[in-house]
Amino acid sequence: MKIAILAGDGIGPEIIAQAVRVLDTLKGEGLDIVLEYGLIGGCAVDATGEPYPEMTHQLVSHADAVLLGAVGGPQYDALPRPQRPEKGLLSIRKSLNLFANLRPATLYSELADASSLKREIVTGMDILIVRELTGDIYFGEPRGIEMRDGQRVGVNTMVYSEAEIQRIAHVAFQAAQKRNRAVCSVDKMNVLECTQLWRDVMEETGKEYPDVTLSHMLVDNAAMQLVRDPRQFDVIVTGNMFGDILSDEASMLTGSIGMLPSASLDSQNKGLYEPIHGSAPDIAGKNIANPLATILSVAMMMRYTFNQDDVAQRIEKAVQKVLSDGLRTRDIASHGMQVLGTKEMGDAVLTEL
Ligand SMILES: NC(=O)c1ccc[n+]([C@@H]2O[C@H](COP(=O)([O-])OP(=O)(O)OC[C@H]3O[C@@H](n4cnc5c(N)ncnc54)[C@H](O)[C@@H]3O)[C@@H](O)[C@H]2O)c1
Ligand SMILES: CC(C)[C@H](C(=O)O)[C@@H](O)C(=O)O
Ligand SMILES: [Mg+2]
Repeated sequence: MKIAILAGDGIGPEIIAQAVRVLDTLKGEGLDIVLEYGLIGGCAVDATGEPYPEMTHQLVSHADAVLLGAVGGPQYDALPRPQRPEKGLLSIRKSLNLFANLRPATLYSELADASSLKREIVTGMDILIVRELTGDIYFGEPRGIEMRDGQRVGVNTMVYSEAEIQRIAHVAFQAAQKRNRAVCSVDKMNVLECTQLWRDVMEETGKEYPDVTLSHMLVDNAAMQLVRDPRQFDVIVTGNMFGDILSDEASMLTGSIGMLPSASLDSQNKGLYEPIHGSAPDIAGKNIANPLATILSVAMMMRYTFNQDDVAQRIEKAVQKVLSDGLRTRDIASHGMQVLGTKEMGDAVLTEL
């Protein structure tokens, strides 16, 4: 298992350090794990002038899987767009063809009181958000800020080809077959032609999966339904931008954005694994950040890229045990609970593992 580690910026190095301890433990038990380190994002800009240097591209191209922390920070916000840390993230996703982003928003029952919704509304919530990751308005052309009629005009373009929609549809339907057999496709077909095509292709592809129920929802309603009754959803499939927004929203229903892992997969399940949150500059370097989303991303890596479901389950069970022992980082602590730092949470998970 050749794994490229890209810690990135802000809290990236802190949360990655705890996930690497998990990998080291598995290695110590005999798993054939080789870790190789590289730069991405702002730290890569500082070292090389580019957010996704060729060296990093070579490293990840020869790795079986990538574990990434987070990129970005206010010190980079004024950089020209090609040098921004976020561009590094978009480049790695695009260059490895990681079109399928799986973001499981599952509530650990121990965290029902940390959820931003009432316990009785979230108990049992288990949603898989399947976000298309290499298309949409994120990558569509034309784009830019240009002069038109003497004023600046900002332009981005929402584009999806039917092939792009089909391949993410298959991922969603096949995931649903292993879960509760329901896919809700989220779009904005009442306004956007691009998402009319999205809906049409979802319907067509859905015919190949008669055992899965397909429904459709407009994205504004979906944002509302997520906080009204999240348990109505099994698999949500949606485009790049809607998926970005809805997954941050869904994360708070599980207690914190620090709880949501993700897998970004190509058609061979080569994958990049990362928490869904960002570099959290407001808490960086303070040993406050929740490392569980990153540790749970290692579990997803074991499941999807390395077919080690038993190892994945052990990591998830270790996290569950830590939570049921009442151990919490600040973001998921309810009133009166003892609060652990990032490293101490890592210690607790390792002990259980
Ligand atoms: N995948 C990524 O690398 C990624 C994702 C999102 C944002 N970003 C970048 O990160 C920077 C900051 O963005 P933002 O502030 O909008 O989003 P963010 O996700 O970094 O932080 C949002 C809020 O959530 C908190 N938070 C995030 N992760 C946490 C964790 N593990 N434990 C506890 N609290 C946590 C932060 O403290 C902050 O209050 C920006 O430069 C943005 O572009 C990167
Ligand atoms: C940092 C940014 C480019 C990224 C995205 O929008 O995809 C992030 O928000 C995420 O959710 O991974
Ligand atoms: Mg996001």
